[in-house]
Amino acid sequence: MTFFEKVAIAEEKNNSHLCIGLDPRHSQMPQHIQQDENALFDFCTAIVDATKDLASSYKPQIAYFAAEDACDVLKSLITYIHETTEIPVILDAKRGDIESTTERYAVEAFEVYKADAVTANPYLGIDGIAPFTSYSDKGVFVLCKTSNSSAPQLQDCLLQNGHRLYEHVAELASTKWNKSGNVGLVVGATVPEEASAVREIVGQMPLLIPGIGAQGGSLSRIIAAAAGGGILINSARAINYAGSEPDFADRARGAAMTLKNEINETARQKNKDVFVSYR
Ligand SMILES: O=c1ccn([C@@H]2O[C@H](COP(=O)(O)O)[C@@H](O)[C@H]2O)c(=O)[nH]1
Repeated sequence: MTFFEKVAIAEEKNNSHLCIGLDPRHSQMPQHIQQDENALFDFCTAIVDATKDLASSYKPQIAYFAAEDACDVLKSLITYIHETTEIPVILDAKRGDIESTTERYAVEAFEVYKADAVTANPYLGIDGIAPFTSYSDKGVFVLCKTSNSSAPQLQDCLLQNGHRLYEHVAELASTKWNKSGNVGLVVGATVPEEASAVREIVGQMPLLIPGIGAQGGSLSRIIAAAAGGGILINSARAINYAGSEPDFADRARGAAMTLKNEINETARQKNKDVFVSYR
């Protein structure tokens, strides 16, 4: 089964377009978990256990594990998600390099960590993308228009062909780079106008959308802009740290449930398709 088929099944089963970010930081965890020998693993798996009927995907960001010298925990966490849920895992690694090195990154993401999808940096061109997309059952989300405030420094640059750089990335990623139909794009919830332009270019291609919650993106505006194709709305901190007491997983569940329902209600009001269409 392909990554997008897995997302479509999870979307339908859980009636959800919510991608739950798993970005554990030891110092931010509830006190009682911080003392735990397996703090990162126990924190993340408690959130997974509490939300596995609410998510259409999980997205661990590799930096949060690497920075705590816990790449083995990331591996165990992805194994745990595969063993206890049918929800696909997007490894947010934002990799990309010359082709021979990207091939190693692809092995890292798909064979070492066993992720179902990865985020990739388009800056090196097809050399930084093709080694990922050659795994045709895996998904590749190419960074297109990111949610951070300095993103325009490069992504909005006007090219000789009259397009912005992020529009050019959207064009390439939806055509030449998408031979196996396994490419999606990362577009920030903080930039609804640009998301609308991207949707125009890429048709129904799935968009991974971070920037809701802690980064302040408007759900209503981004759904209006990005609807008309698959959307995976990501939130990490607002769910991970919804509570700081022993009931933190229940609080995370509450935050995830609220966001999931808000996404569905907003999409219903806009009356537009937001399903990943690779069924
Ligand atoms: O444009 C981008 C691309 C990736 N991210 C990542 O998504 C999450 C967002 O976390 P929140 O806590 O919900 O703000 C995080 O892992 C980022 O590295 C992004 O924010 N924007």
